[in-house]
Amino acid sequence: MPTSSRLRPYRLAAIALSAVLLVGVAGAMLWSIRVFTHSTDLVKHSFQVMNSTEVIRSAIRAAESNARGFRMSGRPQMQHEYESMLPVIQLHTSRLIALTADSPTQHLRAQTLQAAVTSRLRGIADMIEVQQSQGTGQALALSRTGKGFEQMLLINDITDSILAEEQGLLAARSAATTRQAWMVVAAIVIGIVLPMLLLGVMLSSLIRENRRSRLLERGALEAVRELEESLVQRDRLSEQRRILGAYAGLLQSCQTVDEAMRVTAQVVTELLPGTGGRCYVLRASQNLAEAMSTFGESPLRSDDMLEPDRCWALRRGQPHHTGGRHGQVRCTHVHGNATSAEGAWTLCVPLIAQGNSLGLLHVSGDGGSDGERGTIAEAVAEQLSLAMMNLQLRETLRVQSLRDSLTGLFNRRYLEENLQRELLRCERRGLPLSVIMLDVDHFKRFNDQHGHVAGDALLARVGHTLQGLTRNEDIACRYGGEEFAIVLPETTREVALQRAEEIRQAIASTTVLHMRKTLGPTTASLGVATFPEDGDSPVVLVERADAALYRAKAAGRDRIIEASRAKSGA
Ligand SMILES: Nc1nc2c(ncn2[C@@H]2O[C@H](COP(=O)(O)OP(=O)(O)OP(=O)(O)O)[C@@H](O)[C@H]2O)c(=O)[nH]1
Repeated sequence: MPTSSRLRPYRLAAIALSAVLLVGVAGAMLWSIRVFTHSTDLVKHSFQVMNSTEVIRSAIRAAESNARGFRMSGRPQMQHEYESMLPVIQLHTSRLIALTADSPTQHLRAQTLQAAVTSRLRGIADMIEVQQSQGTGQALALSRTGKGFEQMLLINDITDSILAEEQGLLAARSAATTRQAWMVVAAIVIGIVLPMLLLGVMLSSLIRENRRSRLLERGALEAVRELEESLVQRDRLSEQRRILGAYAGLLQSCQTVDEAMRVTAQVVTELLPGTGGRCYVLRASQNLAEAMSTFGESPLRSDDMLEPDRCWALRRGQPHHTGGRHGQVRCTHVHGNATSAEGAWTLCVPLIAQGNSLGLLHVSGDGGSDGERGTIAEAVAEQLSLAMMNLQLRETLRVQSLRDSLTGLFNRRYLEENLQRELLRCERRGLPLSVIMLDVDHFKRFNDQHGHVAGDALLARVGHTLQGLTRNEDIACRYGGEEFAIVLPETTREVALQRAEEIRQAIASTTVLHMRKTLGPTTASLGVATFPEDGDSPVVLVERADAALYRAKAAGRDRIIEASRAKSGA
């Protein structure tokens, strides 16, 4: 517990004690003033007593001396001076009696002195009267009696006694006054220093407490600010969780990867405002990733198509972050001019589910990147990967339900569903698409000669051949009976004709081992139609290719006819 807190209970007592001491000091000072005033009065009183005594003694001596001078010289001046002493003696004798009223001893001495002085003055007056009436000789005789001398000795003794007594009193009073003065000084010093010390301790305690209060206040403000920040962060996190939850729900309802990508673009824009990027899907061949959706705005741009080798995230199978503390080793599919790229950050998160690379989420933006964005992007990528995996599994199941069990190729329903999608995709990108229709020649005769089972084996062999000669992105299907169709996205007429020729030649050299007998080879006729020149809808393209196929049959079979002009492939 801090010292200031320990002192708090004693603070009131210290203030009360200080107040008492200060009151005491004030009282002591008043008392000392009174004491000094009283002492001064006493000292003054002693001096007045001593002064009056001295005056009486001097005046009586002067009166004596002048009277004697008058007796011897007869000079009126001396008589006059003698007479001038009389009122002085009278005045001071009366004053001395009054002054000594407080001291019986001195009072008695004063009265005795008054009597002696009066007696002496009467003697002097008698002598002057004799001088004036009977002459100097009689006056001299009167003075020679020695009575006057004795009276003067008595007066001297009395005045000495009075003076000695007063000096003793004065010394005692001075000593008492000095003692009292020291006591007052000590009381004042103690009375001032102690409250000052107490007040100093309290002041220091108050200063410490004030400082501690300020620290506590600052700490409280800091705690409030942190609380507010954590509340804002909590709100932001709960909002992000809400969006991610809603996103998961939306992904579950997505029908296609395309749709999932569009939903992802919207969600990332909401979760990571001020950023931009793209969602890529890796082709089944794993050799090319294609941007399926674009979101936000960014100073950087990522290519529409990219080989996995150009992205560190796809290469390493883990998120790749650039900018700030993450370094500046960017993937080569990311571009930006020198100014805009400066200070920008990028984040590539591979879309991986159950060990399979499915695509890529690329995000970039201006300024510093924080861990929160990375976490959000990775959470989105994780959900998207799972959704893509589910969609692809669903697609696989769907595709399997759309496979022809005899040949392993897609069935006609699958072709009808996917030709439309592929056609739209190529149309969107301004790319061509070709359709090849193929029919085994004289299959009825083959069936008749070798049996239906052998016919099945031949159809399975043709299916296998077609699977071997088509790409992953092509759609090879059994259109019906012994008729087949192959959709070649992003393929021109010329390339499609080359592929058709390869197929024709492969079938022409294909034999079937059945019942230990090698059957065949057989031949096939093919018709080729290409978007956009031969038509812009699935129905028209298939019809044109089919029409070309029948023209090939009519032209003698084992050949290829393109939709717009007749051409022998044999
Ligand atoms: N073994 C077998 N035969 C089938 C199957 N589906 C259809 N066929 C037969 O295929 C034959 C088709 O004969 P056509 O339509 O006359 O044609 P083609 O004999 O090949 O003559 P061209 O097409 O004019 O060269 C029919 O006999 C059908 O019974 C099948 O799944 N297995």
